[in-house]
Amino acid sequence: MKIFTAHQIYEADKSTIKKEQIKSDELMERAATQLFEWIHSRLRGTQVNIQLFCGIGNNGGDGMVLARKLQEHGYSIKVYVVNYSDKRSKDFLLNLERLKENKVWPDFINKESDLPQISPNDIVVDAIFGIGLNRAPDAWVGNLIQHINGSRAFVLSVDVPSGLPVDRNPWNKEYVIQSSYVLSFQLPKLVFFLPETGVYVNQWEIVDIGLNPDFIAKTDADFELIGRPEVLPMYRPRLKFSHKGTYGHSVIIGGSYGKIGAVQLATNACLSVGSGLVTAFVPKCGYDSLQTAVPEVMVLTGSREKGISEIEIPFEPTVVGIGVGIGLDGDTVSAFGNFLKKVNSPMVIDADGLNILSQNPEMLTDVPGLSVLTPHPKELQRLIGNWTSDFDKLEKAKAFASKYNIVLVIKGAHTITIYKGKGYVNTTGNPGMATAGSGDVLTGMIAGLMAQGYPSVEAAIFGVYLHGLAGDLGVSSKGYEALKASSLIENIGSAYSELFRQPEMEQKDNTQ
Ligand SMILES: NC(=O)C1=CN([C@@H]2O[C@H](COP(=O)(O)OP(=O)(O)OC[C@H]3O[C@@H](n4cnc5c(N)ncnc54)[C@H](OP(=O)(O)O)[C@@H]3O)[C@@H](O)[C@H]2O)[C@@H](O)CC1
Ligand SMILES: Nc1ncnc2c1ncn2[C@@H]1O[C@H](COP(=O)(O)OP(=O)(O)O)[C@@H](O)[C@H]1O
Ligand SMILES: [K+]
Repeated sequence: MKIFTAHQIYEADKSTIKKEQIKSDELMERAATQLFEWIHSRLRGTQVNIQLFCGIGNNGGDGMVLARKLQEHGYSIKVYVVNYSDKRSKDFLLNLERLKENKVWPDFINKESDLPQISPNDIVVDAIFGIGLNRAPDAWVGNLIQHINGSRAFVLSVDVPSGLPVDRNPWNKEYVIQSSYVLSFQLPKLVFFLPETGVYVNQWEIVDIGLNPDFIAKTDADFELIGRPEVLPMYRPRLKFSHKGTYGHSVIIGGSYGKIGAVQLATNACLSVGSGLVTAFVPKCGYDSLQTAVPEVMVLTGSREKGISEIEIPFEPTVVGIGVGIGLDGDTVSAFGNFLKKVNSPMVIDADGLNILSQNPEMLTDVPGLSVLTPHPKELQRLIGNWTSDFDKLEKAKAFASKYNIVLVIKGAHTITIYKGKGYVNTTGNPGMATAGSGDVLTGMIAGLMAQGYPSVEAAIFGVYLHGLAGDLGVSSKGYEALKASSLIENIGSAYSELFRQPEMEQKDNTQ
């Protein structure tokens, strides 16, 4: 699903109004009716106090329409207009009048007003600011926002949490609604998925308001949200008359004394995702344990006992995964640099492989084109330098990936794969995966997919999705805390099956 900027959403809005020859208030009515139906289908008339806080723009206009519909269906409502500007939108004013015609008179909250009482049992509808926010809210509006956040009431935000701009970080982090649930119109917003701004959104859901599908289809987006519909077409079925050679020969290079497990996890994941053959290249100390732990994997060793000091692969691998557990010993760094000069296969580079590149940036030009680099945030910072915000980070990451013609997988709660100026935002995975070795598993999975012929960028997007899905399945039986990296590998098969499960059994859950 595409992720649009605020500007693109306004354009989609305009094109819909033009194409359908409707008035803007009809689109507002349609949008807010969807909000009402969402609430009504859950509350079914339950008498709970609903407090609606509405701004004076179109987000507030949505709130006005919603208030009218709730009142018409007998709900107990209290409506406030957060009167932060004299520049009220036309459709807000129209719907304020319609509400008054229904004999509902909102309270106007100004700078001088007392803050209203909100009980923890109330439902708050947050329609103060939408995507039109373009500066910090005034202090008194900020105080109201903090008051709502402190109320412990369930807060349902219309379109976006008020105070959260969609294309940048907030001006004031205290002046943002902490949403229990966001009903966002038509398309997801990038801020929901970034570490600094995603914290304001507990759960979110898209409300389809029928914006012009042709416009959405033909407009390029810088970011795309990756769910099952996006990954399914990437899947490459296995062929009846295939053999192990059809699915590539992966080589995983890494390990050092005390860190052979990383190679064990990566090779095992590589096999489990479907690589035809897998060879590990490790120091001698890794030989026995690897041969025992993963008998399907072939093992080559270097000349040293505890670390890698030269890399010789006596065949042309389909793909090379390098870096897990490899360490930063001087001889290892030289071996890594020399290997980069002679390797032709695309690579997956992780962990200390990335740290070697950060410390020796001249090596970056030797990284084969279309290789995949998989940094966690700290490794990314070493690679691209500091950033001032998540938005700045993404710009720098895009420039870095383009400069070296590589795929950059920025790992996190919502891993973002960067390639050719575009970002692909993953939706699977959970905090149970914040555990030692889960990145090693991902390295093996992406390598194993590339071995089978997935183009690098698809291997990264598909691999990240499948890895997260394996984590989600693992959590359902083990819980968050007990999930280990090896449990992810055990669930790769089920994750593949889950991809093809019938949609009617699907449970929509966007818990962050
Ligand atoms: N396109 C769609 O899909 C549909 C969208 N719809 C809805 O419209 C919403 C967007 O509405 P909107 O453009 O009127 O902006 P909104 O967020 O209500 O803000 C109002 C105005 O406040 C101002 N302002 C900004 N920051 C400020 C600040 N800190 N302190 C004080 N004032 C500030 C600024 O005006 P300015 O003062 O800059 O001229 C701004 O214009 C969208 O989120 C969705 O809910 C649906 O109805 C139908 C389909
Ligand atoms: N809170 C989280 N939610 C979803 N996925 C997570 C979370 N924390 C970590 N992960 C995933 O787990 C993996 C961790 O990788 P990494 O930090 O390299 O671990 P390690 O170095 O131990 O192998 C990444 O794929 C990341 O996206
Ligand atoms: K809002």
